[in-house]
This record gives sequence, structure tokens and C-alpha cells, in this order.
Amino acid sequence: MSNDDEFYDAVTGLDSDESSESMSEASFKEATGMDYGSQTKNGSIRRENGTKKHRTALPAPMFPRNSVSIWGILKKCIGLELSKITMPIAFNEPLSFLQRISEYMEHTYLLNKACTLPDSIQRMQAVAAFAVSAVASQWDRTGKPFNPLLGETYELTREDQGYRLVSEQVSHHPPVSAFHAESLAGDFVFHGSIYPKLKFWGKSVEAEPKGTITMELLKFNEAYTWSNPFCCVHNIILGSLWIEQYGTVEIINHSTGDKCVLNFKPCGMFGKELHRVEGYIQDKSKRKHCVIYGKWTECMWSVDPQTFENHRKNEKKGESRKHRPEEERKENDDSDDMPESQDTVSVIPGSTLLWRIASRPTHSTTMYNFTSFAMSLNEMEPGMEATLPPTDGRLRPDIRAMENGLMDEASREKERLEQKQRESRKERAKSQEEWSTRWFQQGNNPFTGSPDWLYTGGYFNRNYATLPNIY
Ligand SMILES: CC(C)CCC[C@@H](C)[C@H]1CC[C@H]2[C@@H]3CC=C4C[C@@H](O)CC[C@]4(C)[C@H]3CC[C@]12C
Repeated sequence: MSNDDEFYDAVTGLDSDESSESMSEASFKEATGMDYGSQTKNGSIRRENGTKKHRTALPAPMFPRNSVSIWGILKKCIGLELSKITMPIAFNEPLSFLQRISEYMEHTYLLNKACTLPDSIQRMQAVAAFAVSAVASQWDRTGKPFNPLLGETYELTREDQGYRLVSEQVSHHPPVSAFHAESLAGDFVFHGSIYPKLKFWGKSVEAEPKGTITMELLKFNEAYTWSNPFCCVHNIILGSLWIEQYGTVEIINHSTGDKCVLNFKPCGMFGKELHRVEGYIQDKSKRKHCVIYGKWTECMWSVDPQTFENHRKNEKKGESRKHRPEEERKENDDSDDMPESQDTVSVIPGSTLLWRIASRPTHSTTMYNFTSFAMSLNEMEPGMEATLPPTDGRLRPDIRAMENGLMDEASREKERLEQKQRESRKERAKSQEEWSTRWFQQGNNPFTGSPDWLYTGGYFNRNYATLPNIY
């Protein structure tokens, strides 16, 4: 089957015709290829029981981005924050930033697993795998999500995965998004606030997702905190865009003093370190219990520190005898292309698999490189209209138009919403009214003390009478 055929299957696949059935089954099979979690297995079993099936494609393929350099536009944005940058809509993806950060939840089965593990080091392994998996969907995602409007919310309830999430745009300048997720069985809460700080580095844009992420495993009375790695978009002047994530992520278990230090490696001159993550878990007496290694685009493994060191020594010996010219990166003054070398993670004997990425749906490349999970985020499921608050991102007409391929309408609607937002701000200023957030309150993170936004509760009581009209 040619790619085109596959694509049309995907599109018609939105209805409940046969092609949809076969396509989503195919992606389920792909995903279950490895026995590393109950996520997809449960999914397919429950689907036979008649639970919700999520869409695995968008209603329309993406509008081709013309080859004009985005630099012409971006150079006017140097020094601006994310919410002030306006780009032609062709550079967007049809999701809002609130939906994009909900993608942290894609591999929630790792948390359900963590809740069953008796040993705190093992739980840290699962939490570390979750932290890496949470940013895996960023791979090749170079579209800019829509800036959420002040007061915009997004909810995601996944009964089959056992959690629900609510998020709110709590500040517009600077842009801050707060989220709170909880397991339906009361096993964990996962919350945080993200303030993306952008830096322009000439050929690239670097985003630092400022803010603390907190994972509480309630049964164990444990809280883990960390911050996400930097995310960099390369080649904004010339060449094709690509994503790199780097930096040190320190996960702290505040009850035991255990710590996991993960190093998201920058790709380096020859691209050898591309996407690699390496780190270790230590207890409060600084004893190393295990080494964690892999790639955020692929899989993560855990191994005993001694085995890791021995393996590394042997590898070094072998390497000095081999010269690998094919891995050397072609130097090019103008563009900063993604290094070619794509060798997968070589597994050290004795390692345990912690997590493996699910493969993307076949039509992903014509649909903003979305994962299957991302494809489902803006879906208006039957019955949702009656329960969603009027502020939910799924009700944004600009994003809806864009996912339907109606670019002019999307652009007009986006302009209208932003204008409406400016007007209400002016009105508030006139009457000296302060904006008040609805579901989150500014405070300090109870474990780190750093500034944070905390859920005040009540969203799922579904009393939405006093919400603002933002669309
Ligand atoms: C190249 C042009 C069009 C600019 C596009 C910049 C886009 C791709 C940038 C701007 C802000 C960035 C986001 C900022 C913060 C986060 C949170 C982090 O935990 C995961 C990455 C994520 C979600 C970034 C993804 C990439 C991003 C959306």
C-alpha cells in the first residue's frame, strides 16, 4: 500500500467504517509489540466491552508550510515571551499549549505500576521512566501550539487509564499554565505549572519550561519533584526544523531522600549523543543503586552500576581500535541539520526495560507529527458538549477550524479571539478589576517551596455557572 492510500484510509477512518477499525487495530498491535505495560492491552480488551475508542487521525491533513524562512518573522520576536509571538498560522499545530502539556500523561501506566512496587528505588525507576516518557511526544513536533487565552481550561478524563486531568491558563503575561491530574483510584496526584521561557540563539529557539512538576504517590506518602529539560528548535533560519531536549533533570523523593539525576545529553558535534539520556538513582547516603540509560525518543533501561561501568570500559577498549567516519557530521556553515547517525540504544546484558515509546501512526507525518495520543486530544467525544465548561480548549473555533484544514477561517478566528481578550483586559483595567483564576491559586510548592499554582478543587463538580465568556 502506498503512503497515499494509507493516508486516505486514515482520513475516512474517522467514521466508524472498516478502514478505521483496521487502522486503529494496526496501531494497537504496533504498540503492544513489546510487553512493557498494560496500557494498550487493557485498551483493546475494554474496547470490546464497549468503552470509548479515541480517534487516531485528524479530520484533515496539514496545510503545507511554504519554504519561506520563518526567520523573517521570528527576528522581530527576539526577546518576546511565547504569548507575544504571532506567527502565520501555517506554523501552528491544531492544539493549544494546555493540550500539548497534557501529553505528559501519555504513559500513565508507569505511575499505576509505580503504585504497586514495594521498594522505593523501584518506584523511583518507574517515576524516572515516567518523567522521560512525559517529554517523548516532543520528538519532531516543530509546530507551535496555540497560546491559551487567559482563563482557558482543558480537561482530560481517561477512565480506561484511570486518571483525570484539569488545566488552566492562569496568567497571560507571562504565560503560565497550571495542571492537576489525579488517579481515579486515589493512588496518585500529579501537578505542576509551566512558564516557558524562550531564548533566541540566532539559528535556534531554546525553551526552558520553568516550573516544578510534582508527583505524589499517596499510598506511600511520597512526593517526587523535578523540572523538565530544555527544548530547542533548530534551523529557524535555514534547513528543516528539528527538536533537541537537553539538561539535567533531578527527581527528588522528598520522603526518603532518594534522588534520580538524569542527564538529557546535547547531541554534540558528531551527533553521537543525539536524544540520549543517562543517569543514576542514589539513596540519601549517596549510594548508587542503579544506572538508567536510553533515549527519550525510544526506550529507557536500568542496570546495576557495576555492570554499567564494566560494559563502558570494554566499549572504550573496542572503540579506540575502530574508526567510524560515517558518524562524522558534515559541517555546513548555514544550516545546523539533525545529525544522521541514528543507531538505536545498545542494550547492556542484564538490563531491565523501564519504558518503550509507542510507534506513531503511519499518517503522523502529514498530521503535525502527532502521536496517537495527541490525535485524540482535541476530539469532541459524544456527550462532551453537555459536560464541558465553556472555557474548554475543544470549544476554540480557531483550533477547530485549523484541524479541519480551514486555514483562513482559523486565522480570522484566532485574530478575533485575541482581540476579544485585549478588549476584556482593557475593560478590567478601566473598572480596576483584577483577573481571578478559577481552579488554581498562586502559592508555594509544599515540597520545594518554589512559586507554584495549586489546584483549589471542585472542577469535576461541574458547576460552571460563573465562568467567563472567552470565545
Ligand atoms: C519554529 C517556530 C515556528 C517556533 C515554534 C516554537 C515551538 C515549537 C516551541 C515554543 C515553546 C515550546 C514549548 C515550551 C515548553 C514545553 C514544555 C516541555 O516540558 C516540553 C516541550 C514544550 C511543550 C515546548 C515545545 C516546543 C515549543 C512549543
